Parts: sequence; C-alpha cells; structure tokens
Amino acid sequence: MSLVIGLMSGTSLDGVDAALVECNHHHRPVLLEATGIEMPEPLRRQLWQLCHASEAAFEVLAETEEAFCRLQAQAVAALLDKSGHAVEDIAAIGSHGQTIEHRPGGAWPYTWQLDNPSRLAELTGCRVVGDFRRRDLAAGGQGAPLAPAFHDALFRDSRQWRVLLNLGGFANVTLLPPEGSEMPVIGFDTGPANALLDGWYARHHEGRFDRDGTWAGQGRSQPALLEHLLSDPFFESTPPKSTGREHFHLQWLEAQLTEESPADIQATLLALTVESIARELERHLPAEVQANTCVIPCGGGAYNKAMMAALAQRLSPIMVERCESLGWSPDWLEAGAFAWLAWRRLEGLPGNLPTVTGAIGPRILGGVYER
Ligand SMILES: Nc1ncnc2c1ncn2[C@@H]1O[C@H](COP(=O)(O)OP(=O)(O)OP(=O)(O)O)[C@@H](O)[C@H]1O
Ligand SMILES: CC(=O)N[C@H]1[C@@H]2OC[C@@H](O2)[C@@H](O)[C@@H]1O[C@H](C)C(=O)O
Repeated sequence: MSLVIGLMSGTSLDGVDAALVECNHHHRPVLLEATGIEMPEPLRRQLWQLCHASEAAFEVLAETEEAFCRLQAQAVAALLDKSGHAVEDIAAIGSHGQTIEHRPGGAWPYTWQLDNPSRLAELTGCRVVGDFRRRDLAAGGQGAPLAPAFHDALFRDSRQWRVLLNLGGFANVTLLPPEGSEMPVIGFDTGPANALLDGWYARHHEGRFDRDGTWAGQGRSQPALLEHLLSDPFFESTPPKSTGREHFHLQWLEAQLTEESPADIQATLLALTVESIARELERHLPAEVQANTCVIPCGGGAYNKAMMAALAQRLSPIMVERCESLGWSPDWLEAGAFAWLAWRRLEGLPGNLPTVTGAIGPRILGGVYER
C-alpha cells in the first residue's frame, strides 16, 4: 500500500488542488483526503502573462516558478495537516506543474509545464515525481490527456459504458467500455469547456466566472454564430487530439463575432461547450450502446447548473450521473490522477494509454526526484 499526493493546477489558473490517494495492486485508488489552495492574484497574473507571452525573461520565469513551487508546498502542508499524516508516510508527490504552452502538433512538438520538482522536494522533504507529459510526447503522443488511464483504473463498470467528462478550462472525455469488452478506451480533448466562458465573462463583469451560468441564461444561443464557431477544424478532426489556450482564446472568438449582444455570446459559448461534446459522443460511442451509457461530469463545470441542464437535455437518452455517486468528488479527480500516475512511476508501470494519446507504445511517465 502506498500513500501518494497528487498536485494539479489546471488551465483555469484558479489554484492548486492536492489529493491524498491510497494506491495498491489489489483495489481501485482511494481518495483519503483533499484540499485546494487558491491562486494568489499576483501569481495568477504572472502565470497568465506567461501563458500569452511570445517571449519571457529568464528572471521572470525563475521568479514565477519559485512562487508556484511555494504555493504547491503550501498545498502539501495543508493536506498533510488535514489528513493527520506526516511527510514520512508519503511515498511521493506527483506534480503536474502549470501548463504554459501545449503545442503537440507543430514542426517541433512541445508541451511545457512550469515546475521545479527538485525545489518541491527540498521545500516539502518528500520524493517528487514530475514531468509526466513529455515522455508520451517523445514517443509520438499528444502528451495529453493523461487522466483517461486513471479513469480506466477507477471507473470501469461491469455492464455499463461510462464517459468521464472533465469540464475544466478545456474539456476532455474518456469513453470506458464495460469490463471484459475488447473495445479500446478512447479519450481526447473536445475543445473549450470554461476557458472562453470565463474570459468573456471577465471582459464584461467583475469576478472570474459566470456562477451557475446565470448570465448565459439571460442570453439566447445564436445558431449562426454557434455553427460558425463549430466549423473550426479542431472540432471535426479525428483523435488523438488535445488543445488549449494557444488555439482557443478570446481573439479567436472575437474574430468570428458580428452584432450579437454580450449575453447572447455567453449563451452561445455555453452551447458551444455542450454541442462540441455531444457531437463527439455521437461520433465515437457506438449507436447501439448509447442508451446503456452514463456520462459523469467532473471539474469545475460540473457545478455550472445551466451547463448541466443543457448537457442532460442534449445528450438524452445518454444519462448524466453525478461523480459523487461513484465515490469521488468532481473537484479532485485530476489531482487524484497525478497521485496515481506518480505511483505507477514508482512501480515501474506505464502511465499513458497509446489508444488515447497516439504514442507508439505504453511508457513509464515522469522523472523521480528523491527526498
Ligand atoms: N458554480 C459554478 N458555476 C459555473 N462555473 C463554475 C462553477 N464552479 C466552477 N466553475 C467553472 O470551473 C472552472 C474551474 O474548473 P477546474 O478547476 O476544473 O479547471 P482546471 O482544472 O483549471 O482546468 P483543466 O481541467 O482544463 O486543466 C472555473 O474557472 C469556472 O469556469
Ligand atoms: C496540456 C494540458 O495541460 N492539458 C490539460 C488541459 O486541461 C484539460 C485538458 O486540457 C487535458 O488535455 C489536460 O489535463 C488533464 C489533466 C489530462 O491530461 O488528462
């Protein structure tokens, strides 16, 4: 039995999530405790600037990395405190880092997560596993999404198809056939989930996001704009595929607007998230299994009431089930995934699913930084 901590800071730049997970070879990973630390505004601004920079000074990178590492160490300390465990009980911290740029498809494929596992090991006194994505990329994969292998270990059902739907800044799906099926696990990014909704909201309001989709509910989705947005080649492209802010940003949206009102645009963005997911499921779920499938939303978007209602309506007869009913809060799945991936690294087991990322084979992901 190993106790492992996973750290995740996603594309929404809202904070660091920390999950304490028990991993072993006999049963599915168990979430023991979790906590989140909010991103301080100055660090959030620094990271945001880096995410959109065409160049950056080394000193700025070093300063931001240090502030980020300290925040991660704070999250680990808070988690240990909450769980009553000492750092000596922990086999490793799995650290995702902060994605700054992700361009797996260019002439020089790269994915860059700001992180310093050596420094985190010094700050916490714990072994750290970091740099998970680049080995998959080096083996010809997208380097993302990586959570599907964890979903596979955690959520396979004996009879039903299950679809894990992560609604963070970006959305990704994992299609899990029932246990014993010969069909491969499929997973990929479907496009923006909240990144554009958050950005458009912040352009017109105080605050970071449209709580419960209230503002979107005051507008009407505009069919012509929606179809125009959906004509972006990413939506129709076949997996393996992953995306991020490099492709879907506010300028991408603004270049396609005509005379729509701001609230109508917010409603259309919500419809874009729902519709892009629904079309992908129609494409990739065998038609005959749709009535025996349940979709499990996780990530922050699972709290957006308007988005959940629109999803349930659009996906029917596919059912939508709450993640909590399967024993995990939707908040901690991604951090849980990086705990589990760190454990796989320590056990010398592969962490990627080549059917998802497109890598030429299974690979042991990440590097180990001793305590
Ligand atoms: N009550 C709510 N109503 C509407 N939206 C919400 C609510 N709670 C959270 N969100 C959305 O969820 C987002 C955060 O989600 P999450 O923390 O899963 O993203 P992330 O992990 O940073 O992203 P990614 O998975 O792309 O890396 C917020 O930015 C917001 O858009
Ligand atoms: C490069 C990167 O950080 N990608 C994230 C992002 O956030 C959601 C989606 O885009 C997914 O591909 C991935 O995160 C999750 C944890 C993953 O790898 O499964």
